[in-house]
Amino acid sequence: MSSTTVCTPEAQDKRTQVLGTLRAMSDAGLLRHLDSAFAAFIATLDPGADPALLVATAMLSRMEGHGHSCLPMAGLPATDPTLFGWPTEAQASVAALWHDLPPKLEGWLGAATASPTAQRIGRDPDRGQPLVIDGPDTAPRLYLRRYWQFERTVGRAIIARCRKTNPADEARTRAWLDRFFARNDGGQTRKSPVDWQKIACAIALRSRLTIITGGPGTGKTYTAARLLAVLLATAAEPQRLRVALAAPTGKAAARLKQSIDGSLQSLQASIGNELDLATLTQRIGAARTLHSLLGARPDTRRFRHHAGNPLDADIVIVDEASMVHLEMMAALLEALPERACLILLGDKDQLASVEAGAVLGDLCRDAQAGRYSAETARYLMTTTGEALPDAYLARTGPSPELAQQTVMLRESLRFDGPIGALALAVNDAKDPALPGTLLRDDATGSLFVSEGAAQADVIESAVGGRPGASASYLDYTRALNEGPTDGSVDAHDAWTKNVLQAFDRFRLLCAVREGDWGVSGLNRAIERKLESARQLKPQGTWYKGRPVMVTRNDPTLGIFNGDIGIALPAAESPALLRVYFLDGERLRSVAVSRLAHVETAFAMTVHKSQGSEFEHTMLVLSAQSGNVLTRELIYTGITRARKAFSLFAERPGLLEVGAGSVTRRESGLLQVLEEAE
Ligand SMILES: Nc1ncnc2c1ncn2[C@@H]1O[C@H](COP(=O)(O)OP(=O)(O)OP(=O)(O)O)[C@@H](O)[C@H]1O
Repeated sequence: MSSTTVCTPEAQDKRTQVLGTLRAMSDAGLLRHLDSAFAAFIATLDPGADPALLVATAMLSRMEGHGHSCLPMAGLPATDPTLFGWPTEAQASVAALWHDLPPKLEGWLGAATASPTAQRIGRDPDRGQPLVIDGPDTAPRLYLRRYWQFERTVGRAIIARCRKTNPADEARTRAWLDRFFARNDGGQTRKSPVDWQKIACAIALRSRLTIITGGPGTGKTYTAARLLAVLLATAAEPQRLRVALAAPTGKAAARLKQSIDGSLQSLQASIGNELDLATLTQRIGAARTLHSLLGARPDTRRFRHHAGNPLDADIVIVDEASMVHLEMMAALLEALPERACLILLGDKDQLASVEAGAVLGDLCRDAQAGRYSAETARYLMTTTGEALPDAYLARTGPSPELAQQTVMLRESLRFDGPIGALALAVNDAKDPALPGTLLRDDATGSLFVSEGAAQADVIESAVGGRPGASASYLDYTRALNEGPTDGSVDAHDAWTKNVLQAFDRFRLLCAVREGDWGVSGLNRAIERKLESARQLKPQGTWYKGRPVMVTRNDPTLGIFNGDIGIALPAAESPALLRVYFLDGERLRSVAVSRLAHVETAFAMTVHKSQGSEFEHTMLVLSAQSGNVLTRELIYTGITRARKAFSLFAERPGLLEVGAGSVTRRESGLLQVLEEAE
């Protein structure tokens, strides 16, 4: 660390005062206790630290808690409380804290760079300082070292992989792609002039990283399955091809495997014996959570697989990549063998993970525009016969390397009815009134809206369904109360699957956790309602039929954050309750006594619902949603619905407020990518 800063008695007083104010803000709920404690920690490391650095440090910690990977220091001189997501009532505390702090960026930057606790990139040597300042003097970014490191790891690995080309036999590739992507495949008539799925496959065949983004039902997994078939057809040693499938949650992993298997099966039927896709399907094995793929270990953040012990795979396909946070993406990229191809599938418009980083969103910066180079256009013409429309070419300006490996699928084949139209209206936000109009005017029964509703209305629909959408929690309680047909293990398995599948037909999604319109209030209210309807007997913590969501990874038990199961009498000893989970067609169970980190899961947050779909999805917007209510949240909620979507808003206007509010995650990943290019 560089020289220690000078400490005058006045400066000491000011420091003490600032630390006291930060603590008081934590007590008032404006900061986490961790945020003020981190500032105090920096003050102990550097007793001469400028008060501005201590405030910046607390803000950085708070930003990280809100999913940002860094703090853009240019925002610090402005005492605008909304910058840090505080309510306007916080104005007085913020003004008191900022009193006497530097009015200009130079003052804040000077305070930070003077401290031995911060490394200014390009100037100071790395001495393991806890803080890092990167970026130009006009727009510096303050980081916790680990997040700075993750960003660099991800940015550099991404560009390095884009640069590593796989020698492709273009004529052979063309022959197979023409077979797998016939013009009128599977009876579907494409509206788009370009076959983006075919293009995505060709792009993925030429390099070691590909990003395929698109809304629900645009064929991301369909494309990935065809890609696997072409790889098998063109590999030098097809029998040795090692494929790993993964997703951030168990549910998403199971869906990926099911969908890939289904696609490979129908492809096998259409091409006959020329390729042995059945053996490939068997060899691929189960899809895993990223935690399990990388080898999560109890009590440590380090994985079993890393650069020194890479994954044993040639192709790694990761679905629901929007949920992969910065730290996980860094770990995944580090654990990939150099020769392996990584295929990231995801919807860039969905909510990012709760943890820091919006990696897929950042990586997909050019997905909509394309920005393809003349060489990419040539390669695609040769390998697919598809001519990229001019609008997607980088006619002026550079054609970024990552953009050449990114493809956006633009046509939904499963999701083009009223729900798809609603999701699109929310996402492209051209007409703020359109989502409300679509909801109110829907005549098909797919959509429903109630604004200014009471909690009782929500519960009524959740338990009894609504006209046009019968799926509700009654489906699962009926299945539950039917019980197994006899005492055999087979009958128990069949019953358990039936209960779990019935529960999965419907879900209540919330924007917030607390309050009558949050997860906790609605969970309690639904339990009470099902009890009074004599459908459940919720006695004690554990009861027959209690649906739960796992809230912490437990690699030893093989359960992961977000997994959903239901407590049921054990097959072999009905007096004991076990929680049963369903992965595709496979049942697993864990004794309730071993599950410490779970919560009741009638209602769940939209965040936790990612990677799942339900026949009927009900989105509940609380008037107390604050800045959680965003376009990404509403879009993600809507796109969880397969056949019916219902919106209950505590008061009118919440839909419009949310749809008009776009999440901005601060990150330096794009700068790292630009520097690496
Ligand atoms: N080119 C195509 N021709 C025929 N059917 C297709 C085509 N592309 C996709 N489909 C079908 O459309 C449906 C949706 O495709 P898929 O599940 O691959 O979409 P997805 O983008 O992965 O969706 P999600 O985001 O929900 O996982 C599937 O039933 C798939 O078989």
